[in-house]
Amino acid sequence: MEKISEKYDAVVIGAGPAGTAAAAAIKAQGQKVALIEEDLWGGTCPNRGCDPKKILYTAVEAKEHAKLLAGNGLKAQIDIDWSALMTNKRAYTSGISSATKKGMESSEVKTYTGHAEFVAGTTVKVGECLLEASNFVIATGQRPGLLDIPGKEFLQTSTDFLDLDKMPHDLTIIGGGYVAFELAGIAASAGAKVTVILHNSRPLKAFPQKLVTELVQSLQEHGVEFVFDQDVTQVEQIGAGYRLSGTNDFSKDTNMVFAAVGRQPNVDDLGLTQAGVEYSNQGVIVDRHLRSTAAHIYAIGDAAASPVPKLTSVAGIEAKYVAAQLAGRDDEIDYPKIPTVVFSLPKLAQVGMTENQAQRDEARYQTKNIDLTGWITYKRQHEKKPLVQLIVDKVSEKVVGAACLSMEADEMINYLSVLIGEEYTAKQVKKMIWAYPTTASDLQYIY
Ligand SMILES: Cc1cc2nc3c(=O)[nH]c(=O)nc-3n(C[C@H](O)[C@H](O)[C@H](O)COP(=O)(O)OP(=O)(O)OC[C@H]3O[C@@H](n4cnc5c(N)ncnc54)[C@H](O)[C@@H]3O)c2cc1C
Ligand SMILES: NC(=O)c1ccc[n+]([C@@H]2O[C@H](COP(=O)([O-])OP(=O)(O)OC[C@H]3O[C@@H](n4cnc5c(N)ncnc54)[C@H](O)[C@@H]3O)[C@@H](O)[C@H]2O)c1
Repeated sequence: MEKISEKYDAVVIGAGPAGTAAAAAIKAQGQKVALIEEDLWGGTCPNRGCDPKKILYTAVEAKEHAKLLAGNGLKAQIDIDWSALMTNKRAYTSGISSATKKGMESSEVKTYTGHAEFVAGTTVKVGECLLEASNFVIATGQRPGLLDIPGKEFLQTSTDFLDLDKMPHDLTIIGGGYVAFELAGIAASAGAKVTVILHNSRPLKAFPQKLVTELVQSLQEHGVEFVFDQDVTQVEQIGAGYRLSGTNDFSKDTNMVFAAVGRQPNVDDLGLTQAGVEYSNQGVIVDRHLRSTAAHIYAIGDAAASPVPKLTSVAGIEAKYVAAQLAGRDDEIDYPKIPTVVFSLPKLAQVGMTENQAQRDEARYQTKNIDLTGWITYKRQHEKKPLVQLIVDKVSEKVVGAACLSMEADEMINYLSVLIGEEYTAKQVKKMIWAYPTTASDLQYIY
């Protein structure tokens, strides 16, 4: 029989980066809080997202640097041992769930394992327990989206890729976003013959066209084949592999197929209607306070339909913001500049105003593309085509947006994020001293 287990000030659903950060912050301000997780504690990012991806990518990055220096002073041939790399990755991920749960418990957050579902506006059911609270935080994240086509059961996802025992000889990725470009780089570097199939001709559409075109070319030089403007309409199992078919008599045989066509919020089996919470296919509908249509129920991280990129850094900011709301603050959320990186070959990064946004007001914003090929930072590494794009506000003369394409793009975008966020002028940047020669010391010449 179900029973009211306890009453809480707040119940947080989902123990990913958003939920764990929210629960810890709510507890730290003296409130009684419960956290519910149905699968791996820690959520997507450390178990099947950013962190395992970055562990695999670290080997890819080392190989790429060595490849560029081969014949330029470096002799050793470096190659990826996928099975050892996977053991290395699992050594990290295998302890995450229990360590995260233990960490929450030692912070005196009450933990529950199981699927959470609202049964009323102030009650959530998990297993045999009914939890009552004054406030709820939905932090249930997203799951990989699949294509609704015959043979969809043969499609694998980023979760499967990040735990592959063996890299197949030939693999195909459907999609053209972050996941497709990151997995393509890792698989190609690990020796697979990779094909990326996209239903349109504009991959990574939030990033500048020029930089994306260069990235596509770079991946092609790494052996990745791109098929644009191609719908895949069926997957069939043929022997140990698969046959993809599509419009215009398209047909391709491959060892494995991965869908990387976006992610879907985990909001459909949460009993949201019973709680008066509205949602769309973007997630829980929230206002500028991250409040849902039921004022005492908030949504944060990937599960919220907030107008920002779905990233771990964003989940953390939203978690701390909601905890502060529960402690009585009532200001609207004010997001800082959000840098983002596609860890491909090379890396593509962006922050602030985008080229697409700047083009809507060309009288005010100037787009500057700077080729860094001859600069010592990149020349010493023999990088093929490092680029930086700056968006300059002609009125204030400040840089308001930036994008970078290079193996240094992840570090560069963080520096640019601070300079843009703090609204530094070119004059101020030129006065700064950075250790030379480093990625940062190029900033005074870029500005
Ligand atoms: C392959 C991949 C690579 C990525 N790389 C990066 C990167 O490099 N940098 C970056 O910033 N972001 C990256 N991301 C995105 C990042 O992982 C997410 O933005 C982040 O995990 C969102 O955190 P979250 O807590 O909102 O959701 P999640 O991490 O998805 O956590 C939600 C949790 O809620 C649980 N849950 C769901 N429903 C229920 C329920 N009803 N009851 C109980 N529990 C429930 C889930 O099991 C899950 O553990 C990547 C994502 C993927 C898939
Ligand atoms: N480095 C990072 O920060 C990182 C890495 C991976 C994932 N993520 C997060 O996860 C999210 C999901 O990544 P994603 O790559 O799955 O999604 P995405 O939204 O970035 O890209 C989806 C791609 O699939 C294409 N697509 C959609 N429907 C299709 C169809 N029917 N056939 C073929 N292509 C189709 C889209 O045109 C788009 O190119 C990202 O938006 C990001 O928030 C972040």
